[in-house]
Amino acid sequence: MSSHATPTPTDPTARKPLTLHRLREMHAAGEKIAMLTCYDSSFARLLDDAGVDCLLVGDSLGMVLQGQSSTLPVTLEEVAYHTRAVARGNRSAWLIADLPFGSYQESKEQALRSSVELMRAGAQMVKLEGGGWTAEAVDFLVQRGIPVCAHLGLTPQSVHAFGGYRVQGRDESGAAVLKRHAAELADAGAAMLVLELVPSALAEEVSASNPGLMTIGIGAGPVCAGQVLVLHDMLNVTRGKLPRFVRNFMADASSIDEAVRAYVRDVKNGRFPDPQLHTY
Ligand SMILES: Nc1nc(=O)c2c([nH]1)NC[C@@H]1CN(c3ccc(C(=O)N[C@@H](CCC(=O)O)C(=O)O)cc3)CN21
Ligand SMILES: CC(C)C(=O)C(=O)O
Ligand SMILES: [Mg+2]
Repeated sequence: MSSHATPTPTDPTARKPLTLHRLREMHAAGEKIAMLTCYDSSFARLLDDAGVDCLLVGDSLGMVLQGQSSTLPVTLEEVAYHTRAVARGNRSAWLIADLPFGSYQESKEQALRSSVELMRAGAQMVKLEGGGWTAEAVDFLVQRGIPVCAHLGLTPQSVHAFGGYRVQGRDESGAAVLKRHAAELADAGAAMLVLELVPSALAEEVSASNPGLMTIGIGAGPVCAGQVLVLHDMLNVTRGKLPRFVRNFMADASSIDEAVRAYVRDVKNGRFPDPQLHTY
């Protein structure tokens, strides 16, 4: 090739990098947010090209990549390592990283130190699990310029306290507590909230009561601002029994790319999740 080759023209169809501002505009306009977990550079590029809005470097990597039986053994260094890899492959998706077990529970200062590691690795937002007790750390991070995603319902880092991966907020008092926690986290400045394994009606109520908070459901019904699944689950890579809220998008696809595009399409047009199949 000549040394005077014209520079590659910028692809006019290429997506502009998503920002928190843009995600809020999408949410305000009623466009659903499609999120998937992602742990490496190759999948980051594939998911980004397929139109996935948000990539989550989840601590589920302990289970799907490392073969652990819970997310508890995952370290901050491990999440940072995978975040660096995903950041290199990603061009335009919004990049979120999980604060793993033990990296934020001690104090708001510890939460900041751990978040700084993940932001340095390329995250644009950090996610932490838990109710009202996390509001202080959420406020501390948000004040310091770190966007935060909260996570309520089944919070897997508390699996031993819950006694299993069970639906949360089924009874009236549990639902009331979850609603209060969501309001406290919204008030502390959380921009997003993952709702995991909660009854659809409860997720719908939380979404309606906190219009500024982007609720992302996983086993929480269709009436959320967006949806998330573990990548290996929706690609039918995970062995063993899957939670009911998972759809195998490879079943009707002839490639991984096609399966991911079908996921984005079905989240956007409201066909996933199906209230008959994937909800509680
Ligand atoms: N691969 C993978 N996918 C996930 O979605 C996931 C992880 N790992 N690791 C962390 C947590 C654990 N999760 C789980 C695990 C099991 C169920 C499960 O078996 N749920 C039952 C219903 C339980 C009930 O009715 O109370 C189900 O059939 O969905 C749900 C979520 C979700 N997260
Ligand atoms: C499933 C999502 C919400 C998560 O926290 C993870 O993958 O770790
Ligand atoms: Mg997680």
